[in-house]
Amino acid sequence: MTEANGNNAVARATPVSAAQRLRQLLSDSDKIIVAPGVYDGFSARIALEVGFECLYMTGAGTCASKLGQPDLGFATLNDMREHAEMIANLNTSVPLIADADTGYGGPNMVARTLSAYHRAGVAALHIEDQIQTKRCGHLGGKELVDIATYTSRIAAAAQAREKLCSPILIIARTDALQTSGFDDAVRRLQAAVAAGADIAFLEGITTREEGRRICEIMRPTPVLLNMVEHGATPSMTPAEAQELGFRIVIFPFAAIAPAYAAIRESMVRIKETGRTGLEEGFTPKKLFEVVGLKEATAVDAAAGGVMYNKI
Ligand SMILES: C[C@](O)(C(=O)O)[C@H](CC(=O)O)C(=O)O
Repeated sequence: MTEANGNNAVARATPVSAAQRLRQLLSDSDKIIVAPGVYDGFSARIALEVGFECLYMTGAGTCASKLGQPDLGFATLNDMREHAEMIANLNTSVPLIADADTGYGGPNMVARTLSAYHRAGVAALHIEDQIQTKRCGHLGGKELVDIATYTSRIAAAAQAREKLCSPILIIARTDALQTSGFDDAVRRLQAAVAAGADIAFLEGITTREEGRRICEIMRPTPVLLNMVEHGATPSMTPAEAQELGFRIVIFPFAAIAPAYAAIRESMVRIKETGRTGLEEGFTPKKLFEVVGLKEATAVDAAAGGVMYNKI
C-alpha cells in the first residue's frame, strides 16, 4: 500500500509489525520457527547477519550481560524492556520473542509489562508461574504461585493487549513440571490458554515423550520448546522438535555460551602472552560493519552528509 503526503508524494510500504510477521510464520503449520537466543545488540546483529527469521531475547543472558548477575529475578521490567526495545528495533522485520519472567508483579504490573513490550516492538513475550523471586527454570528448588494467581497474570496481559488492539503474542510458560508434575503443568497451560495465551511453553521437559504428549494435548495451540543444552531437556534439533509437534524452538544459550569461551580464551592469552592473538581480519571497521556501519553511513549520505566519506 502507498500513501500520498501533501505535495511531497511519498511512496511508503505499510509495514507489517513484527508481531504480525510472527503470526504469519506461525500460520504455516509445516514450519518450525527457530529463534536463537541473543543477549545484547552485538549478538543480535550476528544472528541477523546469519539470516534467522526470528530472535529470542534470553532473560538469563540479559541478567548476565546487562547486570552481571545470575538469573534469579534481578532484572526489573525496565531492565528487560529497555534491552528488548534495542534488540527488537535493530531489524523490525525480524520478530523478537522476549522473556518477561513473572510479568514483574500483580495484574496491574503484568498489564504494564505487556504494554511496555508492545510499545518496544516485541513480537511475543513469555510469562511464567514462578514466584517473584524466580530462578532459571533449569535450577532446582523452584517455587510456584497458585493456578489462580498465574491465570490472573495471563488474563491481565490479554486484557491489556485487547485495550491496545495489539497483535503481540502471549506465551504462557509453566514451571510446574519440576515441582508438581506433568498433569498439573497441563492444567496450568490449559487454564492459561483459556485466559488468553496464544502459545504454550512447558519449561524443563525431561524426555522426548513429554514433548510429544504436551504438543498433542495442547493442539491446536502451538507449543514452544526451550532448548537449553546441558539443562533438564534432552538435546534436539529443530527437525526433531518438529517431529514431536513443536512449532517454535528457542536456543537461549546459543550466543552467550560461545561468547564465554571465546572471551575467556582471549583474556587468558593476554595474561599469559601479553597479546590478544585476535584474528587479523577483525579490524575496527569489521566490528562496526557487524553493527550497521553501512546503514548508518547511508542515512547520513542520503541526508546530504559527507561526514563519513572517508571511512
Ligand atoms: C529461557 C530462559 O528463561 C532464559 O532466560 O533464556 C532460561 C534459560 C536458562 O537460564 O537456562 C530458563 O529456562 O529459565
